[in-house]
Amino acid sequence: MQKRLITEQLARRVVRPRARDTYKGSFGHVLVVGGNDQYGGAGIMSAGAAVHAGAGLVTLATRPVNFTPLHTRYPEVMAIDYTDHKMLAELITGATVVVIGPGLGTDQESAETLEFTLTHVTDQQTVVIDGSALTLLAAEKKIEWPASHIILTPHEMEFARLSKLKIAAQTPEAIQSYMNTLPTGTILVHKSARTTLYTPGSQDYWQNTTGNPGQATGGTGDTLTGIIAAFAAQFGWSEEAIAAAVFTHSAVADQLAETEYVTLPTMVIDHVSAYMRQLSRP
Ligand SMILES: NC(=O)C1=CN([C@@H]2O[C@H](COP(=O)(O)OP(=O)(O)OC[C@H]3O[C@@H](n4cnc5c(N)ncnc54)[C@H](OP(=O)(O)O)[C@@H]3O)[C@@H](O)[C@H]2O)[C@@H](O)CC1
Ligand SMILES: Nc1ncnc2c1ncn2[C@@H]1O[C@H](COP(=O)(O)OP(=O)(O)O)[C@@H](O)[C@H]1O
Ligand SMILES: [Mg+2]
Repeated sequence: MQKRLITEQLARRVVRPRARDTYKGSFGHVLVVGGNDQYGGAGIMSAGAAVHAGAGLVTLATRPVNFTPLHTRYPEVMAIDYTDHKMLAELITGATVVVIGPGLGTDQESAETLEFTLTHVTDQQTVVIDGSALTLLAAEKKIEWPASHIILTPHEMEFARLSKLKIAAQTPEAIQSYMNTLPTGTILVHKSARTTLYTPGSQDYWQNTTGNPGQATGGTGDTLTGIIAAFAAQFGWSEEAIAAAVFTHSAVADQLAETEYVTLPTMVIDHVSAYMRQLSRP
């Protein structure tokens, strides 16, 4: 396996200045499905990150208990109850990118929401599968993977559940062998202190060059899903766009780490737009 590095130069190729003749519809609609009664913050951070990273429209499908905190913190985000399947189906149809899993939980209602979402997405859409959705997919054999562009964002334990590879056995070669069993059109973001990206059939993998231990806080991965979704919604689904999102998420944290001991997910959300502006300058 050949290792390639995700650099600022790559991120600059993706994050270009916005064209003048545009409107919110030009930058995609991100739908985040997540945040149960216990993990509302995960859905809120994912949706908040998507807005701040430039998605034109963002909706959070969550439990109603999360509506008020969501709107207090991020009034730009629209909200629906994910148990309302008629509304959920409509929102999925209109979405450019669907994120499923941050804070979704693993009970019966979570599993039903996951199955409903995955059966309603089309092959034109991008689906980011994270957190509880990965844990459910690993456990419930009856849930089928959609024929969409898929981005998987497991941490090492979620990847272990999915691939049956123990954390110590997750070498680039072993991860690639597992990836070769998945459909083309899947990107794996294997999250760790040194996050790496894989695609089926590839001879090489990408390693991120940004990131610091100040990011070891609950919610950092939830925030990453929103940034990845916003990048896919604005810049299109490609390995380069997803790599740029991974780079940007941790580059913002690295800038914050110059003065902060912990780089909280909500701090990263607050600073991501300024960093993207920096990237887009000639
Ligand atoms: N504010 C909110 O609403 C938040 C909501 N959240 C939501 O919670 C849901 C559950 O997600 P989760 O990641 O917290 O739990 P789970 O899937 O059980 O994994 C943890 C287990 O894996 C192990 N482990 C080993 N290596 C690891 C690694 N590199 N990275 C991480 N873990 C590693 C670890 O080992 P240990 O720490 O015990 O040593 C432990 O045994 C999910 O939907 C998520 O979105 C969270 O984001 C937090 C903020
Ligand atoms: N020591 C570290 N150095 C760099 N990045 C880290 C470190 N620890 C965690 N991260 C990053 O934090 C995120 C953790 O993701 P995840 O465990 O899914 O968080 P959560 O589900 O709590 O939001 C990943 O993007 C990972 O790369
Ligand atoms: Mg996570």
